[in-house]
Amino acid sequence: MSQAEKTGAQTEPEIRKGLVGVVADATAISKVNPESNSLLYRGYPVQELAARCSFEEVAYLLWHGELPTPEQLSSLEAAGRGQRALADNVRAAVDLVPTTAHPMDVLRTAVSVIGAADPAAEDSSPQANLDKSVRLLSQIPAVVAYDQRRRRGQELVPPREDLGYVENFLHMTFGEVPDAVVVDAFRVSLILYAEHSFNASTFTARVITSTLADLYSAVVGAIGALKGPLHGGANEAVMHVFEEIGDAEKAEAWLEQALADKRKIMGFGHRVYKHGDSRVPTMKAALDTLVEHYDRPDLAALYDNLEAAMTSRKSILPNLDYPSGPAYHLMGFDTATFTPLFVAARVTGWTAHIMEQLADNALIRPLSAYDGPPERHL
Ligand SMILES: CC(=O)SCCNC(=O)CCNC(=O)[C@H](O)C(C)(C)COP(=O)(O)OP(=O)(O)OC[C@H]1O[C@@H](n2cnc3c(N)ncnc32)[C@H](O)[C@@H]1OP(=O)(O)O
Ligand SMILES: O=C([O-])CC(=O)C(=O)O
Repeated sequence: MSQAEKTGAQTEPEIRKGLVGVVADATAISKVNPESNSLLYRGYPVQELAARCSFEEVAYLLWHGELPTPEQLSSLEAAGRGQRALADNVRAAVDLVPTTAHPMDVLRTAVSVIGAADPAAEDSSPQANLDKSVRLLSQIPAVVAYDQRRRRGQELVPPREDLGYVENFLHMTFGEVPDAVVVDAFRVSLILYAEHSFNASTFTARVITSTLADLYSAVVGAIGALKGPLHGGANEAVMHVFEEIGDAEKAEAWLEQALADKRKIMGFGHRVYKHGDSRVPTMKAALDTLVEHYDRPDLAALYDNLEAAMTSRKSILPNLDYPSGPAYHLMGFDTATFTPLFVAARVTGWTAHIMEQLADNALIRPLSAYDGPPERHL
C-alpha cells in the first residue's frame, strides 16, 4: 500500500458512516449470511448446535475450531467447575457499586477486577488467553447471579460442582434448578447469543486487542458496547415495551403512536439481516415452550400482535432480542439482568475473536474526513 493510500492524502475520501457494508477483515469463527438467512459457527448451522450441543461444547468449538472429543469436553468442564465461586475481591467490588447502577455497569466493573487481580493478565500467549477465557466463562455467571440476588435482598448462593454450566447458572441465580424445559430454553438462548461475526461489541473487542492490550481490557470494552439499546440492550428494552403496551389488544395503536413519535421499536431490524434474523425461529420455539409451561398465552398474544403490526406497517422483522426478552422474563430473570445474560453467552465469541485477532494482528485505525474549520491562526 502506498503512503498516499495509507494516509488518504491523495484520494477523495469515501465516507461509509457506521461502516455500513465495509468488510474490515476475514474471520473463520462464524458466517452470517443474510441471503440464505443462515448462521454458521465454524461451519456448523447454529440451529443444529442448539438442537444437539451443550453450551460448553459450543464454547470449545468457537475457541478451538472443532467440537471437543469427550476427553476434551471433560477437561474443559473440570477447569470451569473449579472457578465458579464468586471470589471475595470480586464480591467486595460488586458490593461497592450501588444498586441504582445498571447490572451491566456492575458486570463491567467485576470483569475489570477479575482482570486486574490476574497475575497473568499481561500474558497474551494462546494458552494464557484460553485460560482467561475459561475463567471468564465460569465467573461471569457468579457475578450476574449474585448481582440479581443482592438487588432482591437475597443471600449469595454458592455454586454446585455436580451441575452442568447451564443448571448451575440457574441454581446460583434462583437457589434451585428449574424444570428441564426452562433449563433447555436457557441453554438454547446462550448458544444462539454466543457469536455473530463483526457485530459492534465484537468489533470493539478486536479494536482494543489490535493495540495489543490484554484480553480483559477487550472484554470490558465489549461489555460497554453491548450495553446500548441498539445492540444487546435491546433484549431488556423489548420487555419495557411489552410493559408499556400492557396487553395484546393495544399493540397496534401503541405502534402507530410510537412510529409517529419517530421511536425505534426495540427488538426489530438488523444491520445485516434484512429478511429476518436466522436465530429467531429457534428462539421463538423456545419461547413457545416457556409460554406453555408457565401458561402465559397473554404474553404470546402481545408478542404476535406487535410483530404482526410491525411487519405490516414497516416490513421490519424481529431480531434475536425480540423472543429472548420475554423468554428471560418467563424464566424469572429481572429485566435489567437480560443484557448481562447476553454477556455470559457472548464472552465465548468475544474471546474467540480476541485470539483470532492476535494470531494475525494489524492495528485497527481507520481514517476520517475532516470537516471542521479551515486552517486558522491565533
Ligand atoms: C443482538 C442485536 O444486537 S440485534 C439488534 C438489536 N437492536 C434493536 O433491536 C434496536 C432497534 N433496531 C434498530 O435500531 C436498527 O434496526 C438497528 C440499529 C439494529 C440496525 O440499524 P441500521 O442497520 O443502521 O438500519 P437503519 O437505521 O439504517 O434502518 C433502515 C430504516 O429502517 C428503520 N428502522 C430500522 N429498525 C427500526 C426499528 N426497530 N424501528 C423503527 N424503524 C426502524 C430506520 O429508521 C430506517 O428508516 P429510514 O430509512 O426511514 O431512516
Ligand atoms: O450482528 C449484529 O450486528 C448484532 C447481533 O445480532 C448480534 O451481535 O448478535
